[in-house]
Amino acid sequence: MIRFEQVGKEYPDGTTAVDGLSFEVSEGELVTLVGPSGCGKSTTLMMVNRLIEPTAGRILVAGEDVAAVDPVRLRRRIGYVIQQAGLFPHRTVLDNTATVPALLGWKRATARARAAELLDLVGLDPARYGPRYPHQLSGGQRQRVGVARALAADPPVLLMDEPFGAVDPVVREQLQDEFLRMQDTVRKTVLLVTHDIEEAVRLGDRIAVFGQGRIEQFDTPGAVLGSPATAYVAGFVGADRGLKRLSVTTLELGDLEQPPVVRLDEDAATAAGRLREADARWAVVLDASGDLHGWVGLDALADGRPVGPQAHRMNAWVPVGAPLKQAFGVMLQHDAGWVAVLDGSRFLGVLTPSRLHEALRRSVDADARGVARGEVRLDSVADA
Ligand SMILES: Nc1ncnc2c1ncn2[C@@H]1O[C@H](COP(=O)(O)OP(=O)(O)OP(=O)(O)O)[C@@H](O)[C@H]1O
Repeated sequence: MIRFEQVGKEYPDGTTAVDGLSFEVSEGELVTLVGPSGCGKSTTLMMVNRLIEPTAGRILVAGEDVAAVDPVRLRRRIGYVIQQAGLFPHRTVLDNTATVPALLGWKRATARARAAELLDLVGLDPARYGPRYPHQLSGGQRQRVGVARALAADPPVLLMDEPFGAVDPVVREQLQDEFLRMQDTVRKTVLLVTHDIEEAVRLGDRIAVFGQGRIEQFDTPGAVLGSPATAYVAGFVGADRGLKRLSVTTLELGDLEQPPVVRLDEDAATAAGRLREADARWAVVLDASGDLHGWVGLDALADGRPVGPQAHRMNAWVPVGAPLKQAFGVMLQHDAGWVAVLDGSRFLGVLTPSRLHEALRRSVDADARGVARGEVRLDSVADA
């Protein structure tokens, strides 16, 4: 969808901002460009919509060399979001959002209806916020309007330059989550510039790690964190890349352990028998409707009473498909040696610290073998 072919940019004063850049972004893919200040990320982005002209190579969008497209027409097909949102101060939020449709000659009512729809999509009630002016919004709300405005004419491509950079960390994370949810629906082809590796990892389907004017590594977040291509990348992603990897690796069925399961209303002898058979010291306890209740130890069942009074309540659980980081967080929060993994309310198994470690290893191995995330089970890794 977006293709860079040997693109270079040398500014008139002789600064080489970008040199011999070649990479491709697929349709519907979100690629983050990350790197330290001054490494050429913004220059790269702005060459796509011709705010900056390359001095070497070419850039294709949907197969068309952008140099051959009229810049104004080009920019109407490419959404652009910048830090601080860049809204027109003297126009209402609704009119700001309707800017591009209006430029495209849409009927005023249609453009405004579309703008209202987009404000809704980014979580702003159009009736409440539409009539306001930008200075009457919080920083986070302004960023949302910036995103809504960029999406208003439904452009296939979205360029975002530090779109969440101007807000505090809490709002930032919230905006990132909302953006990811929205991207799930709209599936734009997105190039997003950030200097924050956490953000790059969180948002990107793939990440381009920039050194001075060139890409040092272009790969999935898991691969960049799991096997940095160069010492520079390893340094940039940080010594805690193992920890960061927890947030990009999701739980799979094959990661789970299957301890014995007993029912709350079961008698102790049957339950204890099941534990002994499995050579287990404890079992997961489910209630009469099969929902997670907690756990019970083998010792507590020794006096032959029903499971119920002996069982401990424990509400440590995560949904299947959750990131390992979430599972680890719940484990720590409950000071527990395991967390239950549920599909809806159905109990699937438990994740233990050693299985968590194995899951991390699995994902490192999978990325090293070039397998996409989410396609590998523990058993297939053991076979490999
Ligand atoms: N108009 C210009 N004239 C000369 N040099 C420039 C110009 N614009 C940018 N540069 C230089 O080009 C290099 C790349 O700049 P660019 O803005 O692309 O970096 P960046 O990675 O986006 O940085 P930041 O994260 O700080 O925004 C820098 O060394 C910068 O000083």
